[in-house]
Amino acid sequence: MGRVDELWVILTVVTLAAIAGLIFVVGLLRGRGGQTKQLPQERAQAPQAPERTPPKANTYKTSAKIDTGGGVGTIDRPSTPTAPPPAQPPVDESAPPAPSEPEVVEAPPTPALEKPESARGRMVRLRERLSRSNTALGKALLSLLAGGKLDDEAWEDVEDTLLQADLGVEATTEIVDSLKQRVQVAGVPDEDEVRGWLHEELLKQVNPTMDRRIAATRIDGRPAVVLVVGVNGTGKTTTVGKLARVLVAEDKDVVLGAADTFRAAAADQLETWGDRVGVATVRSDREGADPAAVAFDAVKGGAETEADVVLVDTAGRLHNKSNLMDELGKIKRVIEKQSPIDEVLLVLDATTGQNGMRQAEVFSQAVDVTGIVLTKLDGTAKGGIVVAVQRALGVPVKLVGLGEGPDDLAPFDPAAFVDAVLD
Ligand SMILES: Nc1nc2c(ncn2[C@@H]2O[C@H](COP(=O)(O)OP(=O)(O)OP(=O)(O)O)[C@@H](O)[C@H]2O)c(=O)[nH]1
Repeated sequence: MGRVDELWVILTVVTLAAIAGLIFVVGLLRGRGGQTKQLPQERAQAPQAPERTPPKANTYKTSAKIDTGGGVGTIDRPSTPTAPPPAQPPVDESAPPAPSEPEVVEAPPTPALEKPESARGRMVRLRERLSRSNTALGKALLSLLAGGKLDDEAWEDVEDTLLQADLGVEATTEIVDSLKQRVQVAGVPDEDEVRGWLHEELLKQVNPTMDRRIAATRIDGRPAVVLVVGVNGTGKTTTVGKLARVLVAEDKDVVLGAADTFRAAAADQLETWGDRVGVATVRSDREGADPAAVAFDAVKGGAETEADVVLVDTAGRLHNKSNLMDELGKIKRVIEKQSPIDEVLLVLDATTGQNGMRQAEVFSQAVDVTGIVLTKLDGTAKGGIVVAVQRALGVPVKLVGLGEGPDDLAPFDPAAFVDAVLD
């Protein structure tokens, strides 16, 4: 082989070696680059992080807490259902893959705002319940008086019947005396005549001339303030909730104050009543918080939101009379630093009879009661308590509870009440 041929062989070998080395290096680089960069086509085929299921529209109500500035209460305003949240941003592809089973958070179903029944005519609707428990009184009186033989014994029976229905001694004596006079003049009556007399006598005792309106409209550019008091278990919180519904049905703007801080559940209970009809509740989240401070904040919140009326629920679980006086006195004084109190409603359980009467007297010494709410009249034959308590306190029964349903609170109507007793 000549020198030129040898040179060609060497050049060919070197060229081939250089090409092989280049191919090796390119191969290495490509192998690593596949892990750091993706080509568009490769990215399109790569497994995607599962898209998060967008939460459903927030259709349940939330309670936005607005600090009323008073330091204790927050006003829990039920918000109207909010707009759906904005669309999710594009998935960040460099993010680590999401878990394969994305968590789907189900929003609770929307509790639509309820439309409470109008207060007008409620007593007529509920009359049957009153009749069911109280017609015994009417029937007994009718059979005694129209029985034909009105001797002393018969009159004693009339008296006992009235007393058993909790009318009280004074009212009973007045009714019996008046009936005796009528018999003297008209002779022994027939049943229709007796019914007419009894209607007149009972109505007179129930006193239809008393003003039974509830202060629930703005006065001098501020909300009316209603304080609700009574022993625990009488139905106070329930009554505040039901009353809120009565007022909402009358298109009133209502604010609730949960000043029953003794029992944490009482504030929750009240808030639930409010939420159902879109009414805000001022409350403290702390059990045992100062009830006067919560009441103050509720009235302040009502003024700031230009409400028509603020209903303040209080605790009734008090150990003794002076304790009661102190607590209610303080609530009253603290509220009055910013607004007069327009109404103090005393809630009494009609089934407790004389015990209820004693409670009424104690409460009326602590605060100026302006109206009585008699609850559970559906469960007692002692409807006469209406008469007894009005006489004892000199204030009218303004509302009656006739069941556990949300709209089973009715403005007290004397004529409908007497009708129900005698039917
Ligand atoms: N049958 C009947 N039950 C009623 C009536 N009003 C209230 N209740 C029931 O009485 C019970 C007590 O009611 P609450 O409102 O919790 O009583 P409260 O006075 O606020 O009691 P505390 O919060 O413990 O002070 C509940 O089961 C009510 O449903 C009524 O008019 N008729």
